[in-house]
Amino acid sequence: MSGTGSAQSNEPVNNNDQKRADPGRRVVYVSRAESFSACHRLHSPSLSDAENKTLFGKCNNPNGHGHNYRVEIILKGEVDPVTGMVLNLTDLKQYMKKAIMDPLDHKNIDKDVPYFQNVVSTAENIAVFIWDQVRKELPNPGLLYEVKLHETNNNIVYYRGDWSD
Ligand SMILES: Nc1nc2c(c(=O)[nH]1)N=C([C@H](O)[C@H](O)COP(=O)(O)OP(=O)(O)OP(=O)(O)O)CN2
Ligand SMILES: [Zn+2]
Repeated sequence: MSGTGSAQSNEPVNNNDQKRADPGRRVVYVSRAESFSACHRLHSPSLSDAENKTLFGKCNNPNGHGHNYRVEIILKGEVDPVTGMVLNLTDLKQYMKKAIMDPLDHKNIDKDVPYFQNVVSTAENIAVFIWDQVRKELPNPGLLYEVKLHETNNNIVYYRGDWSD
């Protein structure tokens, strides 16, 4: 086993597991979770009523259905040597209130949130919406690493800002 960068070593290392002259700063992941309740209906305007029913089944119920969503916002950044923080979690709470809770909690996602007027309110699309919303609030949007959205206890999506090629 290499001595450099082993579990026992506290010495600064770079990605190639070699000693560096400049120790740099530790990069840490920080997260905060919130829960919100909302209703929606899975229905694509690009499909017929029959196709929607076949595709989405009970989730296409015309009067909608509800979820207790749980969302986790994960930041990745350097620990500031003065504050000891990547970002003050008390500030993140406020950003999440404005970006997530205010627009989504106790709302009909399809009818109350203009973004979903023509976008199907799947967990994937809600995670993307939350990503864009949170980035707008953060003083340094580059800190945002991942949005994790639990639509149910079993159904979970992740978004890390990726686009296809
Ligand atoms: N790729 C996706 N598939 C589905 C989504 C989604 O957002 N993305 N959403 C739904 C429904 O809205 C809903 O989440 C499904 O609910 P349900 O089947 O009840 O969820 P569970 O599997 O957790 O519940 P069970 O207890 O297992 O019935 C459908 N598909
Ligand atoms: Zn649903």
